[in-house]
Amino acid sequence: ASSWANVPQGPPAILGITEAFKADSFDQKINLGVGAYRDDAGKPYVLPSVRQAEDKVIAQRLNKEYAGITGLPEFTKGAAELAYGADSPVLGRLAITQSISGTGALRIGAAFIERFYPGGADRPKEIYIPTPSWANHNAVFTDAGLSVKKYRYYNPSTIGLDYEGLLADVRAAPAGSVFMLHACAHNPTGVDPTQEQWIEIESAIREAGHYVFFDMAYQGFASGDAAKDAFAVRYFVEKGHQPVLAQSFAKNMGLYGERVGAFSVVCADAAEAKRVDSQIKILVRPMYSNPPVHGARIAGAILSDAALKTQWLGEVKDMADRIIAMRKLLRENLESLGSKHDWSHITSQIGMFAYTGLKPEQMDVLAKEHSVYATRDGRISVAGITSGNVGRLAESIFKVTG
Ligand SMILES: Cc1[nH+]cc(COP(=O)(O)O)c(CN[C@@H](CCC(=O)O)C(=O)O)c1O
Repeated sequence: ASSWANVPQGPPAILGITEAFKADSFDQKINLGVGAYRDDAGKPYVLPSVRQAEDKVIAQRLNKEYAGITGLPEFTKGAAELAYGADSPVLGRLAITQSISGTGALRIGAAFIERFYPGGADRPKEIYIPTPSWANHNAVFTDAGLSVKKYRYYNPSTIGLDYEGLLADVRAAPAGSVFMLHACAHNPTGVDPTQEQWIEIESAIREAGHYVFFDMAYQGFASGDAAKDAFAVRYFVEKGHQPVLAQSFAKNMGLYGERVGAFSVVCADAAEAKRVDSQIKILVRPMYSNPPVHGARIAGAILSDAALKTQWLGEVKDMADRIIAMRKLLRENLESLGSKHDWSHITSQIGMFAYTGLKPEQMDVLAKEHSVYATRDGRISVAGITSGNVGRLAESIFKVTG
């Protein structure tokens, strides 16, 4: 018999929505599934600054030699400055490596915590993640040998933040627990703490002596302002935390398939950063040895050139602004259709996703009867909304919800 005779059929991943969408022949079908930006024509968008940087890179006719284990220094320097601030004092005590996009950064972080997080041999290697969180977080951490705990985050009745529940769970967790925080544009809810709430969350985490793992997959893409979107990361660092950070350039640079990301550890001093860097190399070497260079060369060319970086940040703001405009349009269409529901969460939420509050069964009806495709948790990728399809989308949601 085959060695793999006992391999069971697994459930489809999040990208299963795309398959169902592709199979639908209706010419006005709408895909609100995968978290990838689309322009107002519903097409994937390659940022002009990325095209220009790519042309510059290609014109250099560079060789194809291996990068170092921790990737291209020009890129990681730029990624660190973007996240922590170009004049941040932590840049001198930071260990940073390029990663296979955000997922790879999360995986390196999980492996690093599994191997080195203090607390002795008997301490359970665990991490607290929000409820709900990105669909892949659970598997990334469990596959790295961490057990995943949950903290309250979303309140279905207000379709907003369960602020009291979050604080209660932070305070209840054993001292020194690892907490995963979405830095901005929470996936899947689009519900972010206000700056005032972040300030309170920080003091609760500091008082409990917890450790923070930031996942920042949408910097600049949430509010349109990269510094604003990094508020939580920079505030926690300012208050003395030494977090680890996973960065993705999939969305804010549109480098999805180039797999550009970074993983960094804020250390106590340069000597500690050197030791941590050596251990990150020991972790990465047997994982994939060294990262792909093309995407990082593009990102590095943008981040190291003042003019290109400014142009890029303007393009990120344009993407964020289009998403914000579509949120407004969807809400206005629903209201003008006479919907009795409160749709204010559609415009108060931020980033790629809106958590509509629709039930899984209603999401199934949207797909089957209205050719509107999105995940069953009621999450829609706002980037899939265009001025051309927002009317039909609102009608479909109105027919399903009344
Ligand atoms: C919070 C978060 N963290 C990390 C990632 C990893 O992205 P990457 O840099 O490509 O490895 C994503 C992508 N999540 C969207 C993209 C599709 C996917 O799930 O993958 C999504 O939820 O649609 C996130 O939403």
